[in-house]
Amino acid sequence: MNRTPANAFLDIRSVAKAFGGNQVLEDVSVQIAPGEIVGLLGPNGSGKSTLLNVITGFTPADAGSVHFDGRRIDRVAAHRIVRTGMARTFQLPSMPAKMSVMEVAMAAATAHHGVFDTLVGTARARATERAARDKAAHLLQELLLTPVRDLPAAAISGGQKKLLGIVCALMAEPRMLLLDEPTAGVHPNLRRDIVAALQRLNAQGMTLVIVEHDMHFIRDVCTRCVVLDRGSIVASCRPDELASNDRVLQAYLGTAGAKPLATEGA
Ligand SMILES: Nc1ncnc2c1ncn2[C@@H]1O[C@H](COP(=O)(O)OP(=O)(O)OP(=O)(O)O)[C@@H](O)[C@H]1O
Repeated sequence: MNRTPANAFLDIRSVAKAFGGNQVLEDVSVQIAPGEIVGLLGPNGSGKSTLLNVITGFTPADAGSVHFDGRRIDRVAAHRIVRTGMARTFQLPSMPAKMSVMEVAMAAATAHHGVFDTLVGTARARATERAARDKAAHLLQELLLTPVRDLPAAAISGGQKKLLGIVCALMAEPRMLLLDEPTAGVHPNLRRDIVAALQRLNAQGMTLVIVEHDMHFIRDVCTRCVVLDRGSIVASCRPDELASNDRVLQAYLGTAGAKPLATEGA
């Protein structure tokens, strides 16, 4: 069954993208309502990260449009899109070698003072820095990174880097957060913490779009799933409807009704 919300917060209309002769996205339309947690699924190479890149301004679409909170954003630069209230994380976050976890989080703050304030060390500069430090400390605590806050960011574990990526995205105080494989390669204990953190954020009103392969995670977290196959949307349904959706089975297994999808990611 296809489910499309009437009140779109994020509205992706007929987006297409090719790299050379490789048509990676074709006529992709997705609407996401405020407060949803949407899982973006699909086999490897089906175009999920490319769609995330198009939405967040990192990759220009060849055709179609993207609207966020009533405003067209597909021609807006990535750093400006963040200011409209949308932030993202990356599949493989890379961290600067010489900055601590705390410094990386603080550097992601979007409120900055001018060069004069910085050079002279004005009260305004000090207040902005204090606010960024307080916000970073709070988010590091929420995402369980307080014990490593003074370590070099490049030295923390892969799972902790994913959490730090979420902290950095949250420093911009987004209303919508897009996450690219937040639990890939993450230990099950940490995975539980990520699930809890995302559910807390959603309870506070944040809309989430999550690219993920782990079906347990999808079932635990998502309110709806959108499935891509070879660059086209083939399903929009609840997580518990995935296993009986022929288009989804076809996408993952190459054949309908062969094997329950519930075994994916087990
Ligand atoms: N910058 C690029 N230049 C050329 N081809 C690209 C580029 N980015 C992505 N592609 C191609 O687009 C296709 C879709 O890639 P994409 O990363 O969007 O898939 P995905 O669904 O996120 O895959 P995965 O689950 O493996 O991460 C792949 O064939 C990939 O090689």
